[in-house]
Amino acid sequence: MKIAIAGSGAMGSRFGFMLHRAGNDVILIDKWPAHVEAINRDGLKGDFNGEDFVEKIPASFPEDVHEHIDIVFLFTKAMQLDDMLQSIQPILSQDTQVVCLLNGLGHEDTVEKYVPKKNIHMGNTIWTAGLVGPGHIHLHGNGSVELENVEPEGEEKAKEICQLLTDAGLNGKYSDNVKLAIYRKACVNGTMNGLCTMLDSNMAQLGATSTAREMITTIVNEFADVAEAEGIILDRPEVIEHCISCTDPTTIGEHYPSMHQDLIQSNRLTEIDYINGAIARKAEKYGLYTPYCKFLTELVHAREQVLGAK
Ligand SMILES: NC(=O)C1=CN([C@@H]2O[C@H](COP(=O)(O)OP(=O)(O)OC[C@H]3O[C@@H](n4cnc5c(N)ncnc54)[C@H](OP(=O)(O)O)[C@@H]3O)[C@@H](O)[C@H]2O)C=CC1
Ligand SMILES: CC(C)(CO)C(=O)C(=O)O
Repeated sequence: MKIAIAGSGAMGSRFGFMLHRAGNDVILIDKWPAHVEAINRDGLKGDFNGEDFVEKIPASFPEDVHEHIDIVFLFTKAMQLDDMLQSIQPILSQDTQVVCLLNGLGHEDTVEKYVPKKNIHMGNTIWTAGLVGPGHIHLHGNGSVELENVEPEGEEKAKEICQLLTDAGLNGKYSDNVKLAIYRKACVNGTMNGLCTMLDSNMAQLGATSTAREMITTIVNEFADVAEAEGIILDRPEVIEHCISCTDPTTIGEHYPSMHQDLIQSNRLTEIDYINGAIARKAEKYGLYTPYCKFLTELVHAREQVLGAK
């Protein structure tokens, strides 16, 4: 079985590394020349829960892949997804299974433009990863993946993919309500990512502020209002506590969310339009009021401009 990771930054490299280490035939696809060249020259380097590793995995630009691919894991940033899907069109055959685990909302619509619905699996993950430099990643902590087929006929394949992930130590879990799971994870990103980026803090530092609970509660309620307009009912108190639990310094509180890594640490544009921005846009459509999400989106964009992010 041939597995491709389309978008092999921090998370794509984590998945590629763990799947390859478990004995799978994996190729890392990316458009960043220095990264692809470093991986092919020196191997994918990193530290995995404190232990250094070098994994010899092939890396390639999308246009240089010509093999038949059985499963593609999409791991671009949200704003790169459409472009990556266009670039990998030649390697998507009638039976290539495509798994989308990006943070944020609305990616199904993008994937459906390029992949038959029967081959699409949507999900999310609480694994984390950091990119230290070209060909070099930092992997710490534990996580899992939840996913579900978009069409009923994809269920068997979705379960096979979960098993593949579990066999590689990535803890794949089949979900029978992935839309709810995606919204629940979007609440974590909608609270942690934008707020930590604006505060220049990690999640534990955010959690230690006197206004954290109120801000998190208001944002989760805005997400839940929009989800409800789409027929998805979030258990609001449970989701609020779940978001607050991310700030625990004894678990993942020391993590700087990927949006902080992008803007503050790497001066790159953020995924805010696919998280709080998506909620603000949907709210307008449904006649709802989501001022915290709208304001946070505007603030993050303003910060991108002040910093001249690219
Ligand atoms: N990092 C994390 O801990 C987590 C991330 N996620 C989600 O996973 C998805 C992927 O995120 P993540 O792996 O963090 O993204 P990264 O920023 O590490 O990588 C995404 C892409 O960005 C480009 N890129 C990154 N750094 C550079 C650079 N210095 N120079 C040039 N190009 C660069 C590459 O794309 P290109 O081919 O265009 O060059 C790369 O494939 C996102 O939706 C994210 O929200 C979810 C959970 C946790
Ligand atoms: C780890 C977590 C949940 C923090 O918000 C994340 O998804 C990210 O860093 O983007």
